[in-house]
Amino acid sequence: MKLYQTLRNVGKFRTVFDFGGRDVAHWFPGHMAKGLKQMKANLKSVDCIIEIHDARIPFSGRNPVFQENLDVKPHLLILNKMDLADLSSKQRILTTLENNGVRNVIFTDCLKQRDDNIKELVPMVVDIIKKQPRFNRFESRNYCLMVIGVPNVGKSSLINSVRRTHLKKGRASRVGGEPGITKAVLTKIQVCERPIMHLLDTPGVLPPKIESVETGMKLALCGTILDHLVGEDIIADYLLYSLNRTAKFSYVEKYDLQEPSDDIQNVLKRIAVKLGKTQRVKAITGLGNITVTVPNYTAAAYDFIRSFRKGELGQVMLD
Ligand SMILES: Nc1nc2c(ncn2[C@@H]2O[C@H](COP(=O)(O)OP(=O)(O)OP(=O)(O)O)[C@@H](O)[C@H]2O)c(=O)[nH]1
Repeated sequence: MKLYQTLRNVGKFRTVFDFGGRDVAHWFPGHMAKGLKQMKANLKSVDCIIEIHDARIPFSGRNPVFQENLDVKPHLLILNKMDLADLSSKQRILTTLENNGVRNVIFTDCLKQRDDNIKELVPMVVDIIKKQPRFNRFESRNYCLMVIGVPNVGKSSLINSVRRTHLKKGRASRVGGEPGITKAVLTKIQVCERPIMHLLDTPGVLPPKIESVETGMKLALCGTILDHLVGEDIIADYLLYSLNRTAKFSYVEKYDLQEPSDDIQNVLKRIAVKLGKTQRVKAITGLGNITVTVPNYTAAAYDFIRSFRKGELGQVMLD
């Protein structure tokens, strides 16, 4: 999108999103309390907590329960999927996190075959651990890390990347595109030989209470909640709102729109037509039954969301 087109659209879009009185309570499955309990029970043998979160939402949706329950240990925050995030305000992010007591942060892209930041991880973790007493494990030369995070942020992918980089071995942890794929609780996986380092993979745990509907929507947009629990239509609308708000207009060219629009029905209609996602349905009129072609809004919404998650609508920052 050209700059003049961007400027032409200033002031044209929604500045707040209407959530229509939605309640986030039913978006979150109950099995997650069990995961957290098992994680707490295993903490004794853990030297460092590796918390992974989505780089597009560095502040929203990080599970406060982790902090309350797991805060006793050295901690490293990994902001993953950096390839999908607009990191032009990286320094602001780091400063805000530091003001909230999060000092050890790295950004990663686990899909990249060689990510230099992943190489940094082992030495950084050793350094963090060495700075703090290891309590009852001070004699042990092996390191045990626990990987935590909300669903679908890339915990398994990170473990596989670290193994690839530090152990030259392939995949050990199953990766999936749907939230909640890591069902087996606390699998212990070796990721490094020198020093010997193991990671405990954990199931994705969402906060039992989301601070606001907007935070819930950001989590949904990043794929951490099953789409149908929230609704593809509202996720698509929130996506459109977010793209316009941050002046990320590449959807206009991708879907052959004439200009940016803040009207989700209009955008979905264009997407449906462009992708040939239309349906022929019977309509009863005063003149008898006729067949009309209508856009498949749900299919269009699904494509819009999926394109965003694959990075095809550009890099964004939702916080
Ligand atoms: N673009 C991008 N996608 C990633 C990255 N890391 C992981 N993914 C994708 O994100 C999805 C989830 O990855 P997983 O590694 O299964 O995530 P998880 O946190 O273990 O998921 P749960 O088991 O649901 O808790 C998969 O489709 C991965 O391919 C990354 O750095 N960039």
